[in-house]
Amino acid sequence: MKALHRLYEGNLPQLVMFDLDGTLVDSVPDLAVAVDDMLLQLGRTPAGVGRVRHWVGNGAMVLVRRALAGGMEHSVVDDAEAEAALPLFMEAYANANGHTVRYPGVLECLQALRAAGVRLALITNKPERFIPDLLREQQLDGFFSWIVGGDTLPRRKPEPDGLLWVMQQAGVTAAHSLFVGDSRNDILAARAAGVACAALTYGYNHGEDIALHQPDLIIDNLQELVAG
Ligand SMILES: O=C(O)COP(=O)(O)O
Ligand SMILES: [Mg+2]
Repeated sequence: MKALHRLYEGNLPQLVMFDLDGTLVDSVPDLAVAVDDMLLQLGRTPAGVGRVRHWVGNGAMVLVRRALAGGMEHSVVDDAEAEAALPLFMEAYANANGHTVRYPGVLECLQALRAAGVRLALITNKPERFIPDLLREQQLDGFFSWIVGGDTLPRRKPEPDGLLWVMQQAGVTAAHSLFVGDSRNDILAARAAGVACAALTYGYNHGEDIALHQPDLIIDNLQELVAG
C-alpha cells in the first residue's frame, strides 16, 4: 500500500471514508432513467445520461433543480416547481436499479483495507433511503461501520459535518483519516475537516478535471490505493 504509506509517514490511515456515486459505483445510468422519467411526467424533454453525469454529486434536490434548469444555473428554477418535481424523481429512482455497476478494483480495495484493520465509512450525498439496497445489490454491504447519507445530518458535503461525525464516532483524528471521492465537493469537505483526500479520475466532477482541485492523491482506480 505504497501510496497510503507515503501519505501517512509509513503507516496506514486508521479510518478511510468513501464517497459513493462516481467513486464506488457508476450510478448515473439509473439516475438518468429517473431524471428522464421525472422530466417526461412534467411534459419536458429527457436529458440523457451524458448530461445527467455532470449534474450528480450535490444530492437529489440539486440534481432535480439542475434537470429542471436544463443544465443552466439551477437557481433560476422556481422553488415550488422543484418541490413538486422531487417526489417524482425519488419514486422513479426507487424503481430504477438495473443499470448501476461497481467500478473495477472497488471490492479488492475494500477487502485489502479491511484485512489491514482499517475501519471504513461511507459518506454520500445520496438520500439515505436508497443506500442499503444499493449496497446490497453491488455486494458492498457489510464493509462500512458508519453510513452518512445526504439527508442524515442537517448539512451535507461540501460541508465537513459527515466526516467530523464519523471521526468522532470512530475516535480517530483527522491526521489518521482519509477521504476518497470523485468530486470537488469531496475535496472541499475533506479539506474543511482537515482530512487528506484521494480523488478518482473517472467519476463525476461536473465535467472538470479533478486535478484542478488539488487533492492529496490522484488515482485512476481504487486498486491503485492499496497496490504495492
Ligand atoms: O448527489 C448524489 O446523489 C451523489 O452523491 P455522492 O457522489 O456524494 O455519492
Ligand atoms: Mg461522488
